[in-house]
Amino acid sequence: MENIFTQIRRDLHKIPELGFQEFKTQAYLLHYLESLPQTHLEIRTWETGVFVKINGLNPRKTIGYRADIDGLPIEEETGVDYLSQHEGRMHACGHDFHMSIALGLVTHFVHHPINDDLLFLFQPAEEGPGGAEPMLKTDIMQEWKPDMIIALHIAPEYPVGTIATREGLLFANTSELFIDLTGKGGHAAYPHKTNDMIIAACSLVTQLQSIVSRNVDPLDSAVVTIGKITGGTVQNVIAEKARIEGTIRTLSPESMAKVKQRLMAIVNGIEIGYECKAAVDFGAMYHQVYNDSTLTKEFMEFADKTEGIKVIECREAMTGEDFGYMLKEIPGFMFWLGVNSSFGLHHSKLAPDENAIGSAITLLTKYIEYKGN
Ligand SMILES: CC(=O)N[C@@H](CCC[C@H](N)C(=O)O)C(=O)O
Repeated sequence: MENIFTQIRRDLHKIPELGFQEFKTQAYLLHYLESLPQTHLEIRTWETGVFVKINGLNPRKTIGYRADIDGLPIEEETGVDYLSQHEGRMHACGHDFHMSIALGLVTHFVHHPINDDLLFLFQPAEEGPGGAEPMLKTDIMQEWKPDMIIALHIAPEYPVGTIATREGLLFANTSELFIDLTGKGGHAAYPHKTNDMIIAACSLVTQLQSIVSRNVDPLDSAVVTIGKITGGTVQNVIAEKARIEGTIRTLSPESMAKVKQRLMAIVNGIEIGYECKAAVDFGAMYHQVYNDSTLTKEFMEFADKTEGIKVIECREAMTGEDFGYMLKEIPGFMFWLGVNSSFGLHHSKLAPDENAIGSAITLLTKYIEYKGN
């Protein structure tokens, strides 16, 4: 059984697609799901996502399980023989693992239904712009709304067999960040007749670094990362435009508000100092991932008693996850699944150990049977 899901992971690894463009991925998932016995199964699509309900034998509640399905705009450099076939796209955040584990669970439970109903969500666009919140608002979700919900994320830093999570806050609040600067371009030899947006962008990026170090409470962590700068046209033309793209992470909503307020003040200073216009767009925001205490504690205790599993109570992480929106409405939890890769998440050489797939399917099958029978 495990080998099937390793093969499925490899198939999905070859076809990474960006948020809300997961057409081949959705077709692959549907093709597989339609090949299963349909007696207990109901399948519905939403955008590029899929809802799968497995009707229980004597349902009292519904247990939800969410897997995200999108890839990242990264050129893969792993050298594996099932390399991404999509140029500049890679499953560098493990969503191929997340999907294959979810399919492993669906496969088990269509053959061995439990008393309670199960709802699996194959959710688009976790990396952006965010599929969880709109998926939650669909009529399908309102009709099939689970009473509890579970999700996992691969963790390259832990060995296979490790489960890491915590009660309460697990992942940060996030906000994307896009700033467009417009000045006056011109000849490289006449800087005094221009307003150079390369200089303005460099100064802005440097000044943004003072927000975390000087404006945020050091005991309430925050991150401001600029991942991309673009600007200019050619080496001997002073740039009229520059664009900065990044992300803000904070452990508290209060710090998010503070970071944004300070950022706007710094941007206003750049407009004055560099005689330019700045347009700020905060893009998609994700609600923090906050684990239900009772369910998380119970799962950690259950996992700890499972052969081959080691449970770690981890610290909060500054990663973001739109699963936070689901946990805001439905009690549940998210956990890290050890996959032992020397290259981390969002790295072009991320190489998770596929033994984690079978290990996760076995643990979650037992846990869902325990909760739903
Ligand atoms: C688990 C993980 O890596 N999630 C992403 C979520 C990205 C949210 C959004 N696009 C942003 O950049 O703020 C992460 O980068 O943490």
